[in-house]
Amino acid sequence: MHSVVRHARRIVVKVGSSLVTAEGRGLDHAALSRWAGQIAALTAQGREVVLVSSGAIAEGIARLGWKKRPKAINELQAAAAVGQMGLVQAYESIFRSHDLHAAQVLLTHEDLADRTRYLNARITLRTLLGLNVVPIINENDTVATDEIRLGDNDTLGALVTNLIEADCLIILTDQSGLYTADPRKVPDATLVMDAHAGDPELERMAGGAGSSVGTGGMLTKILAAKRAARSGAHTVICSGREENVLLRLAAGEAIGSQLVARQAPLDARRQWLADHLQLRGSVVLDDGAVRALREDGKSLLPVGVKGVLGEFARGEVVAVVDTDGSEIARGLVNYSASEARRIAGKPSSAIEAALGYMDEPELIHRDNLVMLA
Ligand SMILES: Nc1ncnc2c1ncn2[C@@H]1O[C@H](COP(=O)(O)OP(=O)(O)O)[C@@H](O)[C@H]1O
Ligand SMILES: N[C@@H](CCC(=O)OP(=O)(O)O)C(=O)O
Repeated sequence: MHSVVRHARRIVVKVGSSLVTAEGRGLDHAALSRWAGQIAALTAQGREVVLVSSGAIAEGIARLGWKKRPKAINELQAAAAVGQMGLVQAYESIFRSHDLHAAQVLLTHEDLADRTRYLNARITLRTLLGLNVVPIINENDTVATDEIRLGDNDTLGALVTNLIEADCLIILTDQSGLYTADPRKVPDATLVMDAHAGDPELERMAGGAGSSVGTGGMLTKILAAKRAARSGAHTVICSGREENVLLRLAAGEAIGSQLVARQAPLDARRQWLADHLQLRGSVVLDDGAVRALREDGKSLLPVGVKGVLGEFARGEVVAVVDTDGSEIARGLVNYSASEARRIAGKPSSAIEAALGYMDEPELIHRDNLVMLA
């Protein structure tokens, strides 16, 4: 089997905290040089590469001389602000030695949830790539409160992959890939060499958070692969310590775990809807409405809504759930939560009498709806 990276023109590479900082002992400059050197070679082959690099917090902790990772958010944010300096300084000087410019891009969930900012981020990244600059992306940890946090850079890597419609996402970590169980705990676990991104069996194999400095563990990588597959991107999870790993993958060698995308890519607007991590509310459908959406591709009418949860305004993204509470779709609502409560279960012809006006007959129009299950 050839590597899914072989024909990739646009690639997102994510390196985790455990690798960048050699388990918390400060930045591993030699390792950074090796990856950056390979990225420079990939750009010389005419490929576009975006680097999502973790390590700000771990490097900040090392620079501040702290013995262990603090629990307080403000201390973690302070550490990130200190460590991010070291991270970009290191990459900037290494890329410069390869005659390449690097650019720092710090994002939060809120930036990607807002359609205008999302489109701005996309155009900026595309412009940077067009200028042969290597964007280096991290979460904007110093401003991110719980509500706007992405949480981990595996998720950020997948969101960026979808944002720029990359062909593949390469997640470099401290293990050789996904094993059938956590190799730290189950020594005879075996490497999964190829699988279908989104296969629920993979989620079972990946336990909780892994190393002491990383945040996500393997589960967030598997979910990232599932997310990236929605835009048609394949994911490789492999060891960042493997010699020339990026170049060998690009030459077609299958290394680590290849998680292949099999579904047809969502269009860009539905992709953006699907990539929202936090939603303000949800609407609960009766079984007939679930069937109308799923099987007949219909818009969501108020008549099929049994309940409205949370508070949201017109134009916000809400979850569409079945009676078991499983999210089957999500979309942009035409009515606020309080309006939706007043028209739930009613035919569209009764909207005007209930609200005093009618904007649209649908609660969520089909064009603003993405099916998830
Ligand atoms: N099924 C699995 N296969 C491989 N690693 C796993 C698995 N389940 C849990 N892990 C753990 O996930 C860790 C990698 O996650 P993490 O420390 O967050 O890395 P990173 O900093 O690269 O994001 C591994 O060191 C490993 O202990
Ligand atoms: N933004 C954080 C990264 C957090 C993170 O997701 O780390 P990891 O699980 O190692 O990819 C930092 O730079 O420290």
